[in-house]
Amino acid sequence: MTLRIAMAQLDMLVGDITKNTQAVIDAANQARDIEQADVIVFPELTLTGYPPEDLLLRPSLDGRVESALLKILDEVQGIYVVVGYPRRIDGDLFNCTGVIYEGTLLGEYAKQELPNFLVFDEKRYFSEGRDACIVDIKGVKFGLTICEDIWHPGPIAQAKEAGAELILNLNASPFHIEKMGQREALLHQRATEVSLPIVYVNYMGAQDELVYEGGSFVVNARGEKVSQAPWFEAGLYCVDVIVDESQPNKVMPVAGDISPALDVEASVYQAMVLGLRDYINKNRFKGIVLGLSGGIDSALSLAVAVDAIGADRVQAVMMPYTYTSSMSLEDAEEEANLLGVKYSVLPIEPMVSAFSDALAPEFAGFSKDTTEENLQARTRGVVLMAISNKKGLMVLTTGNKSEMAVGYATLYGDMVGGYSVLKDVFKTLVFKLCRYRNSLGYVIPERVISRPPSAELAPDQVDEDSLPSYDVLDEILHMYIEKDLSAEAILATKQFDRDTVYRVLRLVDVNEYKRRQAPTGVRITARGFGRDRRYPITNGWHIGD
Ligand SMILES: Nc1ncnc2c1ncn2[C@@H]1O[C@H](COP(=O)(O)OP(=O)(O)OC[C@H]2O[C@@H]([n+]3cccc(C(=O)O)c3)[C@H](O)[C@@H]2O)[C@@H](O)[C@H]1O
Ligand SMILES: Nc1ncnc2c1ncn2[C@@H]1O[C@H](COP(=O)(O)OP(=O)(O)OP(=O)(O)O)[C@@H](O)[C@H]1O
Ligand SMILES: NC(=O)CC[C@H](N)C(=O)O
Repeated sequence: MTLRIAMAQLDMLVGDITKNTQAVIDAANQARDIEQADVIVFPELTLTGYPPEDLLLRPSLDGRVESALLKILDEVQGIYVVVGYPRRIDGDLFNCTGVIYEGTLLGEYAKQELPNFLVFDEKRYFSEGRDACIVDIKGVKFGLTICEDIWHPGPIAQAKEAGAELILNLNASPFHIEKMGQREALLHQRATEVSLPIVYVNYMGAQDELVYEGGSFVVNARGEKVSQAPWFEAGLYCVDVIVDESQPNKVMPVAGDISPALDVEASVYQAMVLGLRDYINKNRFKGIVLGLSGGIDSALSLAVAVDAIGADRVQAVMMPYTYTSSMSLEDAEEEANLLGVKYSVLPIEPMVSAFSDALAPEFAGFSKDTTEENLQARTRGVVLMAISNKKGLMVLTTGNKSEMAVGYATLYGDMVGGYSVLKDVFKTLVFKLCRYRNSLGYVIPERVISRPPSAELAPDQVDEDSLPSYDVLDEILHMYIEKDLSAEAILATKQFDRDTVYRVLRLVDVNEYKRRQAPTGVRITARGFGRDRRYPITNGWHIGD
């Protein structure tokens, strides 16, 4: 006998239980009628989307979920539906998955391993389940697990003990660099521990800072990957399993298509595009406006914006001032032309002069400093926010992770905006991503990539006048922020200049207040500047420890 399992690698809108429920019903009907599937498996917390955060605390949650489940029980026939939802049992809320067939809830499992690290906060909401749940589907014993469960040996061993012959794992597993390989190694290990095949179903879509890249996959009882759904593409992807009592492994998944792994640049670029597209569309913005300086960050941000929502929904604004070079003006115009976006030039000189004149009495006796530089950045921020308000376009913030780490950005200036695609991307990776994007089609002028970055806030300024070279800076930042090394541990890794290391770490520490006010943006590492990293702003910790 053969059983066909449809992996519903879909997107759900967090909080829209009505729409998500309809999506479950439609996908189940499609899987039954078009794919001839026997079973359809959805990602974790299908009905609420993931993470629902404090929506889980709303008093109306329980009623909404009950109605949604009743609707699925009522309206889907002829296919086993494995769906995720939050459910309150005896006063406690659980992260559940249930198997529904012909109007009956055949079994329900509550997640046992609740992630409470990095971006995850599940212990704030859920109680831990304790028991395995095995459901018989056409003579095969399916064991249910949910996402983090599979990262630990316990739940799957318990399912095996309870008689499972195949494991279904429902996931909301967000992207970060190297995650694709980690999941594969993990499933290899888990499957071989219990000698059972595992069907791993993930979301495809983005939710605020999180991006789910799909790549749902199946491993056999030896832990070998036998099929893998595409990355960054939603859809129903089927796997057949042969059920043969005479074989040592009764349930054997049949080999299918395996989507090739993506390299770092390709996966990060696609994550940025998906993160931005879903943020703009799910929040119903008409489009995007951004300040185009002729520099590399805004050039890459523009390319991502166009790839995300199309050139006709993107406006670029060049706002030259005295220090803006003609090269920057030429490059910005060329970028806009290459990508086919609406391009405006709005000189800020008259606005900055008006501010300076008005402030002159207040500033009498003071010498020039960063105040004047910040005034330029803030004027540009005012202009962009005015265009945003008038036209319903969201301002795309362009600062990268290296700058956000050391506070190299102006509050209410170039930090304005609603969303950022670079906030978790170090500057050294920005260069590589530009080259990657140009390999798909030339959109970023070569000179923008090869010339030294400059904020152009003062005459002949280049970033590396005030910061160490980006190669050095990013290495130190990676070790401090992403690997949690102390200053002395960083100095022990190689020959860094001691003062530079201490200066960089100090800048990171004292600029927490800026990051706390920064817009959200795509997370591409396991330690982004969003929910991954929660440092107190006011603190007396010793720098660099
Ligand atoms: N702990 C704290 N909690 C809350 N607020 C705090 C604070 N400490 C300072 N502040 C406030 O923040 C202000 C200082 O921040 P802010 O006004 O932003 O200014 P600030 O950090 O002094 O200057 C901006 C820096 O970013 C560089 N920049 C600007 C623009 C673009 C680029 C680029 O290349 O991309 C680089 C620029 O060269 C300069 O070094 C203080 O005047 C104070 O009002
Ligand atoms: N002349 C300008 N016209 C339009 N926007 C500008 C201009 N200068 C700066 N900006 C905006 O402010 C952001 C910060 O720019 P800045 O040049 O200070 O730093 P950067 O980190 O080198 O960024 P970029 O590489 O994009 O220039 C830019 O990405 C851009 O969005
Ligand atoms: N939703 C979850 O349980 C996710 C946790 C898991 N470690 C992952 O990132 O894949």
